[in-house]
Amino acid sequence: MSVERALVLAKPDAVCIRQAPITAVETLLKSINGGKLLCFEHHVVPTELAEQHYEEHKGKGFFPKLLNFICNPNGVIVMVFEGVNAVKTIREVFGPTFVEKAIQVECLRGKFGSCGGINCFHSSDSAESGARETKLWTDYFKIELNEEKAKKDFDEYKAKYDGKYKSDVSKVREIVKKIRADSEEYVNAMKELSDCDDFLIKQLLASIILN
Ligand SMILES: Nc1ncnc2c1ncn2[C@@H]1O[C@H](COP(=O)(O)OP(=O)(O)OP(=O)(O)O)[C@@H](O)[C@H]1O
Repeated sequence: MSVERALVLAKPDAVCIRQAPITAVETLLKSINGGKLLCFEHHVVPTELAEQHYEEHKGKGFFPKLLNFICNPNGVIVMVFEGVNAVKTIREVFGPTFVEKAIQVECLRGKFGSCGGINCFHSSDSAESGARETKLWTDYFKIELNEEKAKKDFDEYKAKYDGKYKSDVSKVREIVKKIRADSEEYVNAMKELSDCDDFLIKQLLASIILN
C-alpha cells in the first residue's frame, strides 16, 4: 500500500462537456482510498509543454495529432490526485485508451469519450510518471498544490455547471461517425490530386469545416 500522486487532465473534449470533469472528480474521490484532490485549474497547453508531457510518444505516427488535440484552445483542466494506489485506481475508473473499447466496460472514457483517442481524460500510468508529470505541470504553470484551494476551485466549477448540461454523448458520437466516414472519402478524393499524407489532408479538411 503506497500513497501516490497522479496527474489527471480533463482533455479539451472533457472541458467542453461541462459535466465530465464533475463526474470525474466525484467518482475519483469516492474510488481512491484516502483520495485527495490537490489542484483543479484550467490552462491552455502550449506545444512545448505538450511535447515534454508526451515525450514517450515522440516519433510515433499519431504524435502530431496528439499535440494538436491536447493544445486545442479549449484547454485542459489540470488536476492532481493523491491517495493509496491512486494511479491504478484512476486508470480503472477511466478505462481503456480507445473509446471503442472503453464503451464495452463501465468507465468514464466509455461514458464521455467521442471516438478513438478522443477519450476525455489523461492519467499518469505509474507512480514514477505521476511524480514526473505532477512536477512538470505544476512547475510550468506555477500551480500550488493545496487541498483547500483545489476544493474551492472545484466547488466554484460545480456551482456553475452541475446539472446545467446533459451527460449523454450518444448524439455527438453519431455525428462523429458520419464526419469520420466523410473524411475518409475526402482523403481518397484528395489522394487522386496529391501525394500529401493523410494527416496533412485531414488538416485541410479541418480548415474547410471551420471556415
Ligand atoms: N494509435 C493511436 N492513434 C491515435 N491516438 C493515439 C494512439 N495511441 C495513443 N493515442 C492517444 O495518445 C494518448 C496517450 O497514449 P497512451 O498510450 O499513453 O494511452 P493512455 O495512457 O491510455 O492515455 P493517456 O496518456 O492520455 O492517459 C491516448 O490517450 C490517445 O489520446
